[in-house]
Amino acid sequence: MNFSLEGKTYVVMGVANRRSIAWGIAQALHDAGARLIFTYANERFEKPVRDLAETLDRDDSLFYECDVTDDDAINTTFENIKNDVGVIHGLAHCIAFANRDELKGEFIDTSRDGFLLAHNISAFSLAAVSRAAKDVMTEGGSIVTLTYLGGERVVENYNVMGVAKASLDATMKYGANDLGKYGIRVNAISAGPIRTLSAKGVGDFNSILQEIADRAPLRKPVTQEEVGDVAYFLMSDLSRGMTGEILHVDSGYSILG
Ligand SMILES: CCCCCCc1ccc(Oc2ccc(Oc3cccc(O)n3)cc2)c(O)c1
Repeated sequence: MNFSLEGKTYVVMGVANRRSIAWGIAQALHDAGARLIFTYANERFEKPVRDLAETLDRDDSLFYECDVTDDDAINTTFENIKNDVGVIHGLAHCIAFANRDELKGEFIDTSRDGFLLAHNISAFSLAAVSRAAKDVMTEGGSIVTLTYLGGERVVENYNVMGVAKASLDATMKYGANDLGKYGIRVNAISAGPIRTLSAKGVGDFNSILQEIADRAPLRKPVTQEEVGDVAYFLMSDLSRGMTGEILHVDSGYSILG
């Protein structure tokens, strides 16, 4: 069995800059031979994404805007992708958002709007893009989303994003149940803390990095490349027997009490 991704096309949603986990995933899939399609939230992200893709050693990438809070935008994006490439073999969903002022202090102070916004972007969007992508994954495929330990148990300051990640995890599992009969697998990578643009929005990030260095079994934070390699595994036939799973790529931190 061949575990190369040559001749396969994957959508990567959520590259913001070179520190993005999504960029680590894109590089790993590219290095395995995949053709990449990048989507970005709005025109502010188009240039950074195109500039990053230009550093790859093949220039076969495609680019589409996609605001995941807009169902028409999602449908248009995936119709355009279907028209342009015909078939895709997987999708990396690396999208989340919550109001910065609700990622610190007490969770019970979360506003109704802030709660709904976090769930809209960080959880429902997986269901919405999976439904649209299904019609382009006519040869089966693999969907991977990014989650975090704070959705499984309380991590101080993670607050409403933790509740949204709990919803994302269940969304992944229910999606796995629906899509398995179409040959589409759905899994999540629970990544340890990495210093990304998004991480800047979470209160007291530095102390959790120190905690990882002190206590995680591997005594070091994970990197975008390490997450990218597991995404490659989940996109490849090596993981053909797995769906509905959460793989922790976190230096072992999640096994601690
Ligand atoms: C206290 C927990 C420390 C470890 C947090 C690890 C982590 C880092 C980044 C994560 O991704 C996001 C994505 C969006 C997000 O919302 C943001 C980010 C920046 C600005 C803003 O207004 N909202 C917060 C975290 C994430 O889900 C998890």
